[in-house]
Amino acid sequence: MTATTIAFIGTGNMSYAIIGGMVKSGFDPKHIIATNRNAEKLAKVAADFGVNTTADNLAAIAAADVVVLSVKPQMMAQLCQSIQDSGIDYQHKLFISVAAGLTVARLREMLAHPVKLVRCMPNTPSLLGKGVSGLFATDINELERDYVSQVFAATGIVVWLEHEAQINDIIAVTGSSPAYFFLFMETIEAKAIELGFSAEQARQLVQQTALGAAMMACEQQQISLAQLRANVTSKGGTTHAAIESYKAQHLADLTSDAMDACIARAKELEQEL
Ligand SMILES: NC(=O)C1=CN([C@@H]2O[C@H](COP(=O)(O)OP(=O)(O)OC[C@H]3O[C@@H](n4cnc5c(N)ncnc54)[C@H](OP(=O)(O)O)[C@@H]3O)[C@@H](O)[C@H]2O)C=CC1
Ligand SMILES: O=C(O)[C@@H]1CCC=N1
Repeated sequence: MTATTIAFIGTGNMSYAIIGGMVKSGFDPKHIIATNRNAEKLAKVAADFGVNTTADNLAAIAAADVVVLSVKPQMMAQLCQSIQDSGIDYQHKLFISVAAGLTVARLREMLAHPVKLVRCMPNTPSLLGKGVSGLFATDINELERDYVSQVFAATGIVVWLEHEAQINDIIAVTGSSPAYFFLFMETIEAKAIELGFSAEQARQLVQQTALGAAMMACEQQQISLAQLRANVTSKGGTTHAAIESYKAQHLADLTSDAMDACIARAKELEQEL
């Protein structure tokens, strides 16, 4: 698709998903380098997607035009210090950080240079091309913006954000939220097992229902989510009883509080790191 070489530094859950999305959508694995300190994880990403792998971050960065910083936020200072100390001429490379809670200003401080930097908040469904990536950058040119858009469009929907603070909001809405859906699915699965379905049946029943509901929402966008819910809810029927139980237990408030907690933690990380 493009001859730009991109290196993913710290290829764990998130970068594995992005790389998977890229390769499945046609990016040439020869132009992708994945690093990790864990040999097993590297072997898996090489076997699954045919990308180049190395345990040597600095060699990968030296060989790349674009560097995706993908370690946990708490590991970032150490990684950036090693880049600073390396003697690599990295000042003109394009950096992309997927870390929560690290601002452009803080990352530039860590790298000790005003490097070109994009903040990205992806999510793990990127692996299937069903991801959402919130992107923010201040000073990249059109070609760089197009390249970054292409990379993340290969993994799903791309939303360029106007303000950096919106990165924290999109973490709550899309970055972390696959976990909310999984938690909800887990609770239905557990109850199904309690009701006597086998573990295998329970998993199948819940995943198929979640998939069906998500596909109905995607394919009938002219119908509001509230209407799709109403279509399941017969007057005086069983769903109504379930929904009223959720309402009585303030599901909307619980969700709003959880999302506020997510945003608050992102802001806290900005102060801590
Ligand atoms: N997971 C998600 O859904 C999302 C994550 N993010 C962001 O993505 C980043 C990564 O998260 P995630 O993928 O979940 O984390 P992981 O821990 O799965 O991935 C990071 C990987 O980097 C390795 N690593 C750590 N330090 C180094 C180093 N110096 N050199 C080479 N490899 C290193 C870790 O090794 P080891 O296994 O030994 O620890 C780990 O395998 C975070 O900053 C997070 O905020 C953003 C959006 C969504
Ligand atoms: O939990 C986290 O901090 C990261 C960011 C969004 C999803 N996972």
